[in-house]
Amino acid sequence: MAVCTVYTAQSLNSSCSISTPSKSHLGFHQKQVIFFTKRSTNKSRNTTNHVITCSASDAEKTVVIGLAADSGCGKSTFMRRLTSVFGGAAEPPKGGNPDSNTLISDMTTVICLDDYHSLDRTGRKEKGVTALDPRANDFDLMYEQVKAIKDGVAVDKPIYNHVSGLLDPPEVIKPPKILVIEGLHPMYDERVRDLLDFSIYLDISNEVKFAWKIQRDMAERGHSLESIKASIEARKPDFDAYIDPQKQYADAVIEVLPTQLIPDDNEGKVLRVRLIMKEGVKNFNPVYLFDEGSTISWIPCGRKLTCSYPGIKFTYGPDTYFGNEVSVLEMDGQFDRLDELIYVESHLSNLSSKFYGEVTQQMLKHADFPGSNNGTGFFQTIVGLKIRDLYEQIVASRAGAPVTAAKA
Ligand SMILES: Nc1ncnc2c1ncn2[C@@H]1O[C@H](COP(=O)(O)OP(=O)(O)OP(=O)(O)O)[C@@H](O)[C@H]1O
Ligand SMILES: O=C(CO)[C@H](O)[C@H](O)COP(=O)(O)O
Repeated sequence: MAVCTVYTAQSLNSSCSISTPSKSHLGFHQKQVIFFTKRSTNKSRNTTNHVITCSASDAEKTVVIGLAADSGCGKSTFMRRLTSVFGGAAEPPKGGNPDSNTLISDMTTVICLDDYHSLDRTGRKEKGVTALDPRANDFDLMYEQVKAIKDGVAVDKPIYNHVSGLLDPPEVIKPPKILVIEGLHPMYDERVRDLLDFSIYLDISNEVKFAWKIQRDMAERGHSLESIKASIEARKPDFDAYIDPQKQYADAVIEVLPTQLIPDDNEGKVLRVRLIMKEGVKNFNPVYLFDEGSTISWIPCGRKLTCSYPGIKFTYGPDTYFGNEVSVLEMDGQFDRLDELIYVESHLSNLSSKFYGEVTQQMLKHADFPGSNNGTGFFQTIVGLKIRDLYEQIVASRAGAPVTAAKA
């Protein structure tokens, strides 16, 4: 049974306990507190201002998903694919800060963990730390607020403003059905990690990251090649120390590497993408190709799939990853015609699609998103379907579960 901590104090019921508040900075949102307090009425009354700890119903608990990656590695693109699987467009909070990093749709709220930077741009410069350094981030607040949301309590979350480099006044985040926490450190702090119902790491190899960053930062942000190189180099030690190790905790990793189909390729346009899926994760059954647990190599090009040079190759099989048993589905190469993807989709199982061809339909719908012609978009879409399935399984199991006794 979940426990939430509420900062106010006019009413208590028998499933609540009371203590003196020690952390009044945690930013629980007052309106939600009042709402919550009303719901948890009213067997006895208490008039002093203390922390009230109440039991929230498991059925109402928000499902929390973590998405980790370095900056510029496709998190936003992945989020757009994910929210589309749930059927709604994601938008910034209405009438709020125009520089908010939050995206809200009917089912999901995506918060960016950059909002938990404890040092603004100037502060980091003065202290000589990067944003990747844990000392530039407030993990206590991140933990308390993600936990509160998971327990059904709205919070006043800070905003890191990427335009000004400053910390802006907070915005209210109400508990959604699904909360996605995306950013540099969703799996860094053990307490936050333990709140996640599912975690994903986007592992973009240095060569590919460099190509994407150049494409975006030169074309869209007017940065010079030298400054992009310098920024990647400056971040690398902290990336290796604090961001990259999180992949060992991920339930699914999307690894993006240069192709092996073109000898000595240095263009970085054709990609080899691996979907690494942990075995034994609750509510998550890895996708497989042809025969679960076998080792398969498949070149689908021919009569049913148009492939220009260098073609497409799929592999699938069991493996180990940081000591964990995993299944790995790999795609090297790119699609010429997205509508023919149905041929590949029909040979995959455990996709958690709701109808035949749903993956292909999603890919066609977002054909203009980066990565739609290769394994990045394909596997992001599949992970989106798996998250929807995980959510539905959690909700179904809660609905069928006996009501647990309240914990004081
Ligand atoms: N699958 C992909 N294939 C090719 N390019 C991609 C892919 N995903 C992302 N990119 C490139 O990387 C850029 C950054 O993508 P996106 O905005 O999704 O990343 P991000 O992790 O959210 O970045 P940031 O954290 O800096 O906001 C895109 O503009 C695009 O140029
Ligand atoms: O790694 C990052 C995550 O997005 C950013 O660099 C970090 O948030 C700092 O932002 P800015 O460069 O806008 O000050």
